[in-house]
Amino acid sequence: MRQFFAAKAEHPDVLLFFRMGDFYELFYDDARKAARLLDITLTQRGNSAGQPIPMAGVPVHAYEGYLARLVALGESVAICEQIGDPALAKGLVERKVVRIVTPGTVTDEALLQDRRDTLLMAVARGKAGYGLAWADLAGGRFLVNEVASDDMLEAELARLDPAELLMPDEEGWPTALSTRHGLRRRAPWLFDADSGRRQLLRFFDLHDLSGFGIEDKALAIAAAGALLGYVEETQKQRLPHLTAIRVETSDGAIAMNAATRRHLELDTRVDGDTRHTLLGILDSTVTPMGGRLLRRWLHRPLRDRGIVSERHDAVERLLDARADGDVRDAFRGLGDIERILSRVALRSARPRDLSTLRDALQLLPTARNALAGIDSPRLQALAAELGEHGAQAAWMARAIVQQPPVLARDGGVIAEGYDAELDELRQLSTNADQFLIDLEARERESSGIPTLKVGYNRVHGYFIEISKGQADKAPVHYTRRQTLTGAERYITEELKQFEDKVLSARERALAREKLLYEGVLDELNRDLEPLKRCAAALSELDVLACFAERARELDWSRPRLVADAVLRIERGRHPVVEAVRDEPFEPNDIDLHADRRMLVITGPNMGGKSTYMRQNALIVLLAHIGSFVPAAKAELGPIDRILTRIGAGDDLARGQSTFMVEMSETSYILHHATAQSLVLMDEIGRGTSTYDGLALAEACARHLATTNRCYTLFATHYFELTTLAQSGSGIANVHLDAVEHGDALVFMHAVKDGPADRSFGLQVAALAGLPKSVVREARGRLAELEQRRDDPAPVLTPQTLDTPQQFGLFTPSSAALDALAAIDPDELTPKQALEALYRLKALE
Ligand SMILES: Nc1ncnc2c1ncn2[C@@H]1O[C@H](COP(=O)(O)OP(=O)(O)OP(=O)(O)O)[C@@H](O)[C@H]1O
Repeated sequence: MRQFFAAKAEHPDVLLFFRMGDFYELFYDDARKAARLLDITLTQRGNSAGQPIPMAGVPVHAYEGYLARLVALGESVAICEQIGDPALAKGLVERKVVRIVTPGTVTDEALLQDRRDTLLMAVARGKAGYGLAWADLAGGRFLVNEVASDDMLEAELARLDPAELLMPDEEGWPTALSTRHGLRRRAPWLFDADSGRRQLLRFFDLHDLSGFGIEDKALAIAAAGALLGYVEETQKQRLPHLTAIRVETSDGAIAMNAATRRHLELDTRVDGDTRHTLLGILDSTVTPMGGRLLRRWLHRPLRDRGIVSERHDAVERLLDARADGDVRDAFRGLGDIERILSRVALRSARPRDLSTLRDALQLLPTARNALAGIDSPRLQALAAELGEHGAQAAWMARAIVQQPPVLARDGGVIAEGYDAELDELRQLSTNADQFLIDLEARERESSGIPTLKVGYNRVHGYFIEISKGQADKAPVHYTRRQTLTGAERYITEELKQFEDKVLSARERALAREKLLYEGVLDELNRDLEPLKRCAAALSELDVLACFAERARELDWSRPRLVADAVLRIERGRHPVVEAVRDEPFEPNDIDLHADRRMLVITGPNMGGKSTYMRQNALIVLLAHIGSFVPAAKAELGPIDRILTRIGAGDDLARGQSTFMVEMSETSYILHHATAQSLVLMDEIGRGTSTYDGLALAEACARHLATTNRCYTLFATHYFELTTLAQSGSGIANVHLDAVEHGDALVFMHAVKDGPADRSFGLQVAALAGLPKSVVREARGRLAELEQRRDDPAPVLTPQTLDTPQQFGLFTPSSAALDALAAIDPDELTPKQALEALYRLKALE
């Protein structure tokens, strides 16, 4: 317990896995917490100050699964190991914390999701905004950025979604940050720019930071320093695979805030589903590293049209040459080279990592052949980046057995013929079998006992076994080793010598193998940079081939990026709705330009307004990551942001009501949209009373059209807004339609010019199964309301807007009108109809 308390005192904030033989034990509060989180038994052990000590444990052979669950829950774990051999230790075996596993620093394959980056991030704060640094230790990436506002900070957090976030332990942080999962507050002085700079110089062994282009970014440096400090503290080892810092600025990308990412359902839907999302449809990459790169691209569409066009070119050429299939076939057995190389650098690579790497290097010529002769600068650059690793592949093929075991511990990883000494030691233990057969035959003959056997067990080693009945015939030079119920076991001098030789040969072979294994890692580490570049090129090729495959499979076309301010899409489709629907998807056009910047979209519920708006945003997004798009033709001018305001529930975590969320998102859009922004507004104003909502919706629409002058798609149920479209305003009406076929309602899903003429709200409600009586009553009310509206048409003037009255919803109606409303002509017989007429007449 003294050892435990000492280790715990050094790691008070994390769970301590304290190694005791075949278990990692947890004590006191750690035990209670682990028992709760892992659903394992809470027991007791011994006493401390008269009280039993709470304890819980996990078996060492299965600890990775438990660790993975804790890490996924945002917990960190310090692993305290027994140092040295308990058999040799005098008294207590020494124990030491050898590493701290934290959610953002894990690199073990079992603790990572293979198609999602696991990031550790640090945030520093200053007068000019925030500095951000994030590292992907499993992939060997280290990046920084500086942002000026809380909004931008939140957007970056939504984009990167770090598993662990380090921030100074101070007051006054935006709630989006301080309520995050995996948050770790650290002493504020750890986020100091000067010591950060010193830390970076020491870590990268440099004299100045100008090579990284971050010399003038004090906040980014402060964050990066804090991050490195934490990594060194927890990993307790060198990190040779972090070789540089890259700056990833916000203005290089099309900005999307957290709400936009959520609304567009890029990789997760509100209900948590990930399959029916843009990424779910788009990701046909064959390697996990390609999948991760694609997810990164999807969250960071680029504004640099040069890079994006090069990607479009590459996809087009792959399609023309029908080479994507070959590339993808070649990549199928590739594995996750990027993460394997990180484990090589961290010296935690397992035997199967090495065999996968070897096989990947052997595949490179096939990949290069598939790309040969394709006229695309990007593809050729990537082919060159793959590099020449033939000699390495051949050398690894000699070094590693074809199918190595999972763990290096028991040997059998290094191939025969690679090292003469190892071969000789192995020979000794293999020849042992023949020696034992010979020995058994000899001893049977000399002793005259035909049932005599030679055997081995782990505790007693080699022995000669004679059954009880024959034991008195045992020769005198046999020394008794063990007595069993039916037999006696002996050892002889010859057998003892043999045992020493064989066992020591085994041990020496294992030790030799360990040394050779380390040598293999050394050798690979010498060449790490080119290998990492090769892995990066493989990932990108995988994504480009995926774009080509998707384009062919889903009939997508190459978008044209143009310099004019236009957004012109012909026969565009929503990729996810199209994939999910059984019936054909109705393609729709859009044409926005300087004189037509806003579409007011009206039409029935379920008509397809949201689908239409989102499909246009998704097409713009896809085009800017380098993908083809679900449209016959797309011509897109420069875009700087995609901003959306689409219905969502309350944000209870932040204590905001539905309407409050709606208004803060709208406010963000009005403050940020520029003439190059694409804005989607879905039914704003519906979260409050009719007139307030209408007034707000109209004012926002006007602001967007005249002040922001952005490309706006504005879906609304307020028909009043259709009057905004006048010549010269830059606003146009489009609508979606439905037609009634008896009781059925058929949605056309086609976008047409002009405003809708009715909304079909009641028909949709009936379709949704609202009780007939309710629909009937609503129909009556509607007729009444429409009549009132038709009489003195409500004009949108400040005076009428201030009137609390809402379309006479609360004005009393006559008894005759009530009775009329209750009548459903379709359900009356002619006789009942006549009776109803008399009743009505009587009420007059
Ligand atoms: N172009 C289309 N082709 C085929 N089906 C479509 C199309 N657009 C939409 N749909 C189908 O119609 C359904 C409703 O569409 P959507 O949610 O866009 O309607 P909406 O007009 O926004 O409705 P509400 O006003 O109630 O929000 C979609 O889930 C989809 O199945």
